[in-house]
Amino acid sequence: MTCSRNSTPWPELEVINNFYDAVECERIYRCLLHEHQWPDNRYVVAGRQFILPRLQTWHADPGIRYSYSNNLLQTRAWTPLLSDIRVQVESYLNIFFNSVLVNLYRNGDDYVGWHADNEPELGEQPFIASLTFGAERQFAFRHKKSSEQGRVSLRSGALLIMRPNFQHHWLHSVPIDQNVTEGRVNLTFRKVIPAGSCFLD
Ligand SMILES: O=C(O)CCC(=O)C(=O)O
Ligand SMILES: [Fe+2]
Repeated sequence: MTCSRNSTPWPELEVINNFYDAVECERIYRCLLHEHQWPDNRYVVAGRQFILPRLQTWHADPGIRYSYSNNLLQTRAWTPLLSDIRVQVESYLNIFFNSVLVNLYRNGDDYVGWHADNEPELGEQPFIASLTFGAERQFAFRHKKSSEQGRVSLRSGALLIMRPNFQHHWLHSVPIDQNVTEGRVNLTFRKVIPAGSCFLD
């Protein structure tokens, strides 16, 4: 991997462009797009139907459970590709993850709304590593208290690091972008504290 670490003006965020080169990105993107088992994006909670504006899967080590926006995600096993990527991200960062949320934005109409990844299962210091494959999209963020806001462009192969304070102070989103016609797959590696443990690390 020949990538360089680029800081952003925001100390809680770091973008590492070319964590994967163009050839690797194409291989990984194609594989995720065509070989990954994408579920339906309609789901029912308490008798009401919701439509997720993207497709999503969740993969974790045995025994790891996670609710995202109050929905308990169905846990899948790691695929060989996701495991390989996990090892590469872990060895680069020297940080260990036990789960990954995989999002497919089929085109620029798919999005994720404003949120912070601060669920209690992530502990008090949630460190998230996020990889982009496919179309470039904007990653927007806004401060929870002040009016400050920012954006970074996430290109295919970029690794975005969200340090723990990012979730404490900012909300983030990937907005609709009608100029984008291609798909994008995003992987967010997370460390979920197993149920029954305390949040000390
Ligand atoms: O697609 C992205 O870059 C961000 C996804 C995200 O925020 C999430 O899955 O929590
Ligand atoms: Fe997020």
